Amino acid sequence: MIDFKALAQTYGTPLYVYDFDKMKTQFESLKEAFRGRKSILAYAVKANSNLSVVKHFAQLGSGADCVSIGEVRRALMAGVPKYRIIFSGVGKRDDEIREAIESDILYINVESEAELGRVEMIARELGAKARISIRVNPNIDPKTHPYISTGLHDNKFGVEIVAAKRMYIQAKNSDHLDPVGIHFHIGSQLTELEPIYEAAVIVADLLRSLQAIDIELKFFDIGGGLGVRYDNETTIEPYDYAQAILSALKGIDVTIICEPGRFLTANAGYFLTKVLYEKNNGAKRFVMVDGAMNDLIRPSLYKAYHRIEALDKSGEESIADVVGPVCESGDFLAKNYPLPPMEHNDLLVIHSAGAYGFGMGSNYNTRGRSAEIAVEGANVRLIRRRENFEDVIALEREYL
Ligand SMILES: Cc1ncc(COP(=O)(O)O)c(C=O)c1O
Ligand SMILES: N[C@@H](CCCC[NH3+])C(=O)O
Repeated sequence: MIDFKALAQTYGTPLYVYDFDKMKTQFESLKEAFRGRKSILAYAVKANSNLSVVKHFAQLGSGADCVSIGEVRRALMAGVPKYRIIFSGVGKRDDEIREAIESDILYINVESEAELGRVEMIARELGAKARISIRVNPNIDPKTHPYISTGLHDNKFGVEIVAAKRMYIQAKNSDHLDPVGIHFHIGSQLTELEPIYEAAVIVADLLRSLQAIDIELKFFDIGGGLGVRYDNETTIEPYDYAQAILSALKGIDVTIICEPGRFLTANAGYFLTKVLYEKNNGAKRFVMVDGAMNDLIRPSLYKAYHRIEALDKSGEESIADVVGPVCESGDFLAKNYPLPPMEHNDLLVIHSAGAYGFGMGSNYNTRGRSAEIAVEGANVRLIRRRENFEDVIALEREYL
């Protein structure tokens, strides 16, 4: 049990707390599901990119799925071996492509025909042969929030099957491209297996048709997306997930790459915030807290639900909006949430905040970002100190 009260006292609030043991359990449960098959789990760094978190997964044998050269650098710094690093992302700059090729990572995941052309040109300039995979958009509805759907033709990600095939042929015939993988990722917070299976079947069929023209790929990259329980969602069991992929891949010998983000970190993270005041305008009860949308934007952006625990509080519950100090009506951590009467300095624990929490934070309203803490067994470590005013303005130049 994590002593949230003691952590809040020692490190102040708002505060992110990560349970490293829980992250490990999640990692191992997914690894176990693919046991006996050649596979790489490549942690999706964007979910929680703190160097200590990435290092924790690296030490468990994880690779890294990165979507900027900054994330590639983070992964390398955290000790992820270069041969387990993948660089995806729908719009890569030339300098990012160049650095990725020079860093000799596992492969660049190409997301358009135009981008394939840039990768080839830059590899030629470098006198290199760039390892690539192609992100296929299978046009499958992942049945998740529209902002985090990525596998429909309405979404900007990947290329359609016909284009992908053309691109593989171009790559195969190039002296500067080495096609080694195929990739799909249809969305995040997936709670139904069927769309993943359907996408895997489509992409596996493409793989077979490539084999038929002598294009042999080593890696079948199934992206991330496994959903977690924020409230009472049904979730996909790792074993069923692995079996679905394996059945789509029947008869094909490839290394499976999986890029989980949320599954590994969401429920291992907590956001601690203190009550500032209560306010009731007759029509509505508001609980004002010191954490805000600049710390945790998911409720504002997706109307996402996060369970809230009022620590050591009892008394009759009534409905309240939990709101932050930011000057936006959209600044809330919860709407119409049942809470007991709250007083100044009472502590709220916002659950499931370990993925897309701190990383989506900002300095809006000149608010320094929270500190981050890692808990591992009895060991507690500060893994990012709280930002102060000087940090927030550090890069600005004086206006003369
Ligand atoms: C290519 C790719 N891989 C992996 C992920 C990780 O997703 P999730 O956190 O849902 O597992 C994402 C984000 O959706 C992604 O775009
Ligand atoms: N930021 C989203 C997930 C995005 C996944 C990345 N493609 C969330 O908080 O749920």
